[in-house]
Amino acid sequence: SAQILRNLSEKTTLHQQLQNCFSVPDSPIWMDASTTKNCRELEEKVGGPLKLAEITGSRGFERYTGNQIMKISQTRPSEYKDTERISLVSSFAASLLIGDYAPIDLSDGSGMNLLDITTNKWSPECLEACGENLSSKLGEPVPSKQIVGNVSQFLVGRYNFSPNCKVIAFTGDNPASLAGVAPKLGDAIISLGSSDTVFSWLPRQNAELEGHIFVNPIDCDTYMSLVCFKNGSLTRERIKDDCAEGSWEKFSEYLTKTPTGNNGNIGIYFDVMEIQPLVQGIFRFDSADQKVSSFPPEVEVRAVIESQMMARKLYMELRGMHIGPDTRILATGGASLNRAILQVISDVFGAPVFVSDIPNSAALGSCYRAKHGLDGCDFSDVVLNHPQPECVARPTEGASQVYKELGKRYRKLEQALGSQQ
Ligand SMILES: Nc1ncnc2c1ncn2[C@@H]1O[C@H](COP(=O)(O)OP(=O)(O)O)[C@@H](O)[C@H]1O
Ligand SMILES: O=C(CO)[C@@H](O)[C@H](O)COP(=O)(O)O
Repeated sequence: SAQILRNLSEKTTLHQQLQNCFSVPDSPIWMDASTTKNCRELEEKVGGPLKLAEITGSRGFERYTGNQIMKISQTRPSEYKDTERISLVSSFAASLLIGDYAPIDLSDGSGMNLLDITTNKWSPECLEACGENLSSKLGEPVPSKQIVGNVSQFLVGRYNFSPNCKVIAFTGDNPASLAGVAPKLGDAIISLGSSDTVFSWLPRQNAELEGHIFVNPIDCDTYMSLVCFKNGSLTRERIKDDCAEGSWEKFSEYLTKTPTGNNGNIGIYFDVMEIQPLVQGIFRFDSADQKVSSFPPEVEVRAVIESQMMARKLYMELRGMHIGPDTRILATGGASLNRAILQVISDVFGAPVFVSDIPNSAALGSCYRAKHGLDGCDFSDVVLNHPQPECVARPTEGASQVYKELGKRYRKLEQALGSQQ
């Protein structure tokens, strides 16, 4: 496959030339949750979940590449053996641009349960636990700002790229978003895309069982903390369709006209298996924590936003991120266009919410990173002209107290669901 990639003909498409190169045609994606057994095996082999978190920044997580690789090496040994190279989506996309195998960057590479985030090298124990000769299949990881090559002859010939065009290591959506919001230390970023992800810049690593620590894409001597939730916009969208006639305007109107705290009603909506907790299902409780089968539409709308945002805050705090009235919450992603949702975030977090003119922070961050890698200057110089985000919501008086109480109840209900499954 390396030879095919290096000798692409400009006369025909990538699809035609690469279609027989994949040892596993349908790779699992990040929503896969089928590797619990592999996660426990990896944790056990390195000395327990906290030890794995100390080495790689995370205890074993189902979607992480190391556990996915272990599953394939055990269940499809001949395909595993036949595999010349294992790429992340990010490094694969960069490989297509340079016409060669591009290395995995340290930041996206932190989401694999394989990288030692202190030495910035693959962890030998993790590699050994996940598959034979894994190191040679992965290649050496590189800092996220590294130039990985020039664009391929294929792109020059077929699409008129300049042969001098350089390619910087590709990274994941979340590290790119971190770069795109030009964060200050202490900012909490909440990305409201198909999934919801919360992250922040961390000066040092601390091992926890909740969430993840990644090598920082802007500065590989520091870190970023991250917690990802599968049930984000797609769940909100489903409730908008079921309860608000498919209209975000109606959804926002319901949100605005219902009281802070939803009269004590709590709904938990895990349409798909959540990451933390590992639970699937829809659960509704009245103010006395009694299960109920349905809510009126406007209560359902507020319930989904309140419970999602209480969970985002809870896990940020469990991950060691500090949130106080002085914290800037930087909201990005598709749902950050919705001011009614942002008001609930501000009320639940007890902190002001800011948005930028450019909601697509991952794309902007990739541009900033390209400049960072190419110019070799400090990241702070790259973002000198970054537009200041606008404050769009401040906590409503009295909301903090309401969510302090509701948050405690949410935590208990969620823990009970986790222990039942
Ligand atoms: N006005 C709105 N209110 C709430 N959510 C919205 C609104 N407009 C778009 N969205 C949500 O934004 C999501 C897309 O966000 P985006 O950041 O582009 O996602 P991704 O990058 O994960 O594909 C859609 O799933 C949609 O539900
Ligand atoms: O962090 C993760 C998964 O680890 C997610 O952010 C995914 O990388 C993709 O998210 P969507 O764009 O589908 O919301």
